[in-house]
Amino acid sequence: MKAAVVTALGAPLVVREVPVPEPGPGQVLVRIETCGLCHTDIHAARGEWPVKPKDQLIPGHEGVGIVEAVGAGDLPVAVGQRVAMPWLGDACGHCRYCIDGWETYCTDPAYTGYTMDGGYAEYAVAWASHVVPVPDGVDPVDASPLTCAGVTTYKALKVAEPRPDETCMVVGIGGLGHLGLQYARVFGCRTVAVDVHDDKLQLAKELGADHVLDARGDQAAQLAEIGGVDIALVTVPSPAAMRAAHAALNPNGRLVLVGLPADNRLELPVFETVLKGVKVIGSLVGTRNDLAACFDLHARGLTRVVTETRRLEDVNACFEEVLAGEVPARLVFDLR
Ligand SMILES: NC(=O)c1ccc[n+]([C@@H]2O[C@H](COP(=O)([O-])OP(=O)(O)OC[C@H]3O[C@@H](n4cnc5c(N)ncnc54)[C@H](O)[C@@H]3O)[C@@H](O)[C@H]2O)c1
Ligand SMILES: [Zn+2]
Ligand SMILES: [Zn+2]
Repeated sequence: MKAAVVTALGAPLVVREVPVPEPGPGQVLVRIETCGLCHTDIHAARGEWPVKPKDQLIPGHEGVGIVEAVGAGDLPVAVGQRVAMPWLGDACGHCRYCIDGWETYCTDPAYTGYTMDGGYAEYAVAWASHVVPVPDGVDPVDASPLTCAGVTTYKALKVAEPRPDETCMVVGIGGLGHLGLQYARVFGCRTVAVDVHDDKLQLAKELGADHVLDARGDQAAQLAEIGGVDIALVTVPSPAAMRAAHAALNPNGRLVLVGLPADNRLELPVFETVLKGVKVIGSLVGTRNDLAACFDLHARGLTRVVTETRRLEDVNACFEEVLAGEVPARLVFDLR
C-alpha cells in the first residue's frame, strides 16, 4: 500500500510502498478514504513535542474509511462499515479516568498517528473498541476534520460550560478554530473570532462570527469595545496568543488551552487570575461519545466543514501550506 512515512524526525515525509498491516485480535483493518491534516501531524513529524512519536511513523488521526477485515474476537464493528480513527486509538477501559468517562486521560492510552500508525496511508489498523461509526449522510471529507478538529473544540467548549448569555472568543480560525467557532454558536454564545490572516477573518464572518478581530492590530481596544469575553478557546500554538486571551477575560472567565506550542511554557499573571476568579483549563481531544455528538450535530446541519482535498503524494507541500496559513481551514487527503 501507499503510505507517507516519517523516516527521520524533521525530515520531509517519504511517500512509498509499505506492507498492508494485519489486524490482530480486537483490531480492524480500515481502507482509508480520507484523512485530514491536523497541525499536530506537523509537530509530530518534526519531533517538536516533549514526548516523541514512534519510529517510522505513519501520521494521521483524522482517518475515515471502510472496515475491510476484522481480527479475532467479538468486535463492535463489522466489515463494510464506515468508521473514523481518532487520536485516542485505545484506552484501557478500567483505570479511574476511563471508568469516570474521561478516557482521553487514560493512564495507558494509544494515540493514532503518534504511538501507532495512522491514516496517511491506503490502509490502517485500529482497535475496534475505539473507532467511531460515521453515520450515513456524513461525507468522509467532512467526517475527517470532525474526527480531531471537531471533537477537540467541541469538548474544549463543553468543559468550559458555556452559557447562552456569554461571549466566547476563539483564537485561531484554522482547522480547529473554524469548527470551534461554530460549536460556540451551537452552545448559544455570542462569538468573537481572532486570527492573523485576512482570509481566515473573512471565513469567520461567513461562519457567522459576531465580532472578528485581527490579532495584528490593537486587540485590547477592540475587546474593551466588545465588553471582554467569558470564554477564550486558544487553538493557536502560541504562548503570546494565550496571554492575550487571558487578558481579554471577564470575571469568572475560562481560558481553554488547546494549541500545543513547541516550547511548552506559558507565563500568566497571578493577580488577574485570582482577582477575577479566572479558570485555566487544558483540554485534550474528546471521547468516542463526544465524536459521535459531533457527527450528529453535523448530520443535523449545525456545522459546516471547510476543506480542500489533496493527494497524499503532496504531503510535504501541504505541510508548508498549513504553516504559511494559506489553506481554507482544513486540508484533507483523498485516498479514494
Ligand atoms: N489539545 C488537543 O487535543 C489538540 C487537538 C488537535 C490539535 N491540537 C493543536 O492545536 C493547534 C492548532 O491546530 P490546527 O490544526 O487548528 O492548526 P491550523 O494551522 O489549522 O490553525 C491555526 C490557526 O491559527 C492562526 N494563527 C496563527 N498565529 C496566530 C495568532 N498569533 N493569533 C491568532 N491566530 C493565529 C492561523 O492563521 C491559523 O488559522 C496545534 O498546536 C495542534 O497540535 C491540539
Ligand atoms: Zn489533531
Ligand atoms: Zn484507562
